[in-house]
This record gives sequence, C-alpha cells and structure tokens, in this order.
Amino acid sequence: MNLLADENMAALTPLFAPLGRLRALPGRDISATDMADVEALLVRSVTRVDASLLAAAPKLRFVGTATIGTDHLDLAALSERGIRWANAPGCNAEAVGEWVLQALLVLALRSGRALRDCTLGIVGVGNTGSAVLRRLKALGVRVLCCDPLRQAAGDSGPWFSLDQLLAQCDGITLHVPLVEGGANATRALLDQQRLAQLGEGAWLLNASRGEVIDNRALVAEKRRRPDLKLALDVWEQEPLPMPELVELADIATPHIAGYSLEGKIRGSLMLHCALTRGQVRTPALAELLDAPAKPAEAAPTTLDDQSLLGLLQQVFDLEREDERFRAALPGGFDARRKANLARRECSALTLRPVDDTQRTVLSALGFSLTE
Ligand SMILES: NC(=O)C1=CN([C@@H]2O[C@H](COP(=O)(O)OP(=O)(O)OC[C@H]3O[C@@H](n4cnc5c(N)ncnc54)[C@H](O)[C@@H]3O)[C@@H](O)[C@H]2O)C=CC1
Ligand SMILES: O=C(O)C(=O)[C@H](O)COP(=O)(O)O
Repeated sequence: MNLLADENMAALTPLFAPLGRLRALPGRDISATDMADVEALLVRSVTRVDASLLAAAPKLRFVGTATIGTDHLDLAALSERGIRWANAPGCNAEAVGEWVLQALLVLALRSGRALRDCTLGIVGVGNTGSAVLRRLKALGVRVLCCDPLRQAAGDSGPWFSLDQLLAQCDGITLHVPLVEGGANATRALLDQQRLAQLGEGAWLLNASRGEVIDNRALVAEKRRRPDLKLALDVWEQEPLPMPELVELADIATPHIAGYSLEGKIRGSLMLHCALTRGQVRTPALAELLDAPAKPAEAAPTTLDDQSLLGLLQQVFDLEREDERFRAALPGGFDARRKANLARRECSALTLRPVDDTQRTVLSALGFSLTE
C-alpha cells in the first residue's frame, strides 16, 4: 500500500511503515502533485482534503485525520468517490480540558476572583466540553451547559440556551465543531450581537475553531469594552491570525490546546485501527509512549487556585507559551505548534493526595495518584 502522511503525526514510522511504502511531507505542503499513487492519506488539521486534491488521487481508498475536527475534509466529496475516512474523536480531549482549566485559573487569579465563586458556561458538551465539565464539577464550580443537539437527542441536562449563558455566566468556553451552513451552523456563532451580550468583565475562551467567533467583531468589542477577558487558542486565517486580536487577547496560544503527546499518539492509534480494520494488531498507548515517569510528589495541603495552577504549570506552562507565541509572530505560528508536540498530560505527574476528598478531585483533574 502507498501511504502519504503529514510528517508531524506522532508514532508515524512505528505504526504505518510496516503497512507499506510510507512517504511523509509537511502537512501544509501536501498538494495534488503528490497524490497520483497514494492509496492511504493521513493528515492533520492543516491539510485541506477537497475535491481538487481528490481528483488528483485515482487510487485513494482511505483518508484519516489524526484530529477531532473534520472541517478540513470535504466529506461529501469523499462519500461521492466511495473513499473510506476516519477521524480521531476524543483523542486530545484531556489536553483541551487541561488548557481550559489552566486558562480559567490564570484569569481568576489575575482578576482577584476565586474560580469556585464563578458561574461558567460550556457551549458544546461533547468530548472536549465534557473534559472541561468534569474538571469544573470536581472543583465545585457552578456550570451551565448549552448543547441544543444533545438536548434534542434527549440527553439528561439541565440544558440552557446560548442566550441564557451569555446573560448569566462570568465566563464562557466554546467547544463546538465548525459547521458552515444549515440549522446547526456555528460559523460566527458569536457575532457582533452575541458578543455585545457578554456581561461586564466576562471571560470568553475559544479552543474550538477560530471561525466560531467573528474575529473582527471581537476586536471591535474588546476595544469598546476592555473589561472583557479573552483566552484564545484558535483564530480565523491560521497560520496568520489578526495581529490586533492577538495583541488584545489576554491569553493567546497557537492552536495547541489539544496538543499532548498522549493525544497525538491516541490520534495515530485510532487511524491505524481504522485503516487496518483490526486485521493488524494496533499497539496500546503505553507501548508507544516512551517517556520516563517522574517520581511521585506530595500534593499541596490546600487545593486553592494558586496551588492548582502551580500543579498544572509543572506539566505545561500556559503563560510561558503565551509569551513565546507572541514573540514568534508574525511568522512563527507553525513553529510554536511544533515546539509543543511533546507536551505531556497531567497524568504524567504522580501525586500523593492528603486525603480521599483530595484524591477524588485530583483524579478528576487527570493526575496520576499513588495507591
Ligand atoms: N484547539 C484545539 O487544539 C482543538 C480543537 N478542537 C475543536 O473542538 C471541536 C469540538 O471537539 P469535541 O468536543 O471533541 O467534539 P464533539 O463532536 O465530541 O462535541 C461537539 C459538541 O458540540 C455540540 N454542538 C454542535 N453544534 C452546537 C451548537 N450550535 N451549540 C452548542 N453545541 C453544539 C455537539 O452536539 C457536540 O456535543 C472540534 O470539532 C474541533 O474543531 C478539538 C480538539 C482540539
Ligand atoms: O483535533 C483537532 O480538531 C485539533 O484542532 C487538533 O488539536 C489540531 O491538531 P493538528 O492538526 O495541528 O495536529
């Protein structure tokens, strides 16, 4: 089998080289001229798999994306050609949960508020939204959830509308897919009118897709109301986000909320399983995660916002990445993404809890715990 893959996919060689002739290219460079012999194409979010790419790939039988989002794939064109495709649902949800929790703690500490006293809204409660919800519930934060699709499917709530979240929440975090049209469109879900409904001093976090917020309207609203606090991981026009929006954002990162070594390997494993349809054994995560475990350390006596932030920063330091990202612009968006490929999840840190209550909280936050 001829395989063409994005060179930045994790565990590419050990997983896919045994399946055939494997070529690897930078994801943004994959184009029609590379496709003549390709039977299996493995991509990330930066390769557009559209009708023109598919037209140049007469032998293509499988497309896999090692991501949760599928907005870079033309699914209708794939189905028209009868090409099997797979994504990696949930692969990096834990990393997104960790990014959001750390961003919330930073915003809380900067504004002199306790996270536990805030009401937070989650828009889109699938894999990543649920990873956020689990963490916030464990910390005793009041959370309002908005997911009209799950609500319509009869999933147990309570559910709230987006307008209710905008009216009632101190902070809102977005976890919806980018959907271009139809009844469930999410492009510019937060447009000028909705942004204006954010309460005084409200926090707005986006770790979904940049296009879910109208970026121009957001620049205008933040200029009009500097009290709003923005934590943005995703941007319209990546890898060239609007410079004025990066400058205005209180926390800015280069689309790395979902970046963790564990998440990247999970994504590759899911594609290996889908491509081989179980005919070849897919290894377990631990077989590929060749990373030394750190010795266990005592958890802090009190889990206040400052000590929680300290724990999360031991694994990944969001404010430092914010600084490095700003320093790398205008050209360094992809370089900063690449620099984050080896980020670990909180499970890489083993803690000794002081009691069973703390054990429950730290476990929900994703840390490994001593027996
Ligand atoms: N920044 C990053 O590194 C990452 C970004 N993402 C993005 O986040 C998106 C969400 O990821 P998951 O939670 O894993 O997807 P998911 O498919 O598990 O969940 C999405 C949820 O959004 C809900 N939803 C759809 N339209 C909605 C609307 N208009 N209002 C409220 N809820 C709505 C769906 O019903 C679903 O429950 C992905 O599609 C991807 O674009 C995902 C992973 C990493
Ligand atoms: O899974 C998704 O959807 C994402 O947004 C990924 O975190 C993006 O990862 P890469 O495409 O840059 O590997």
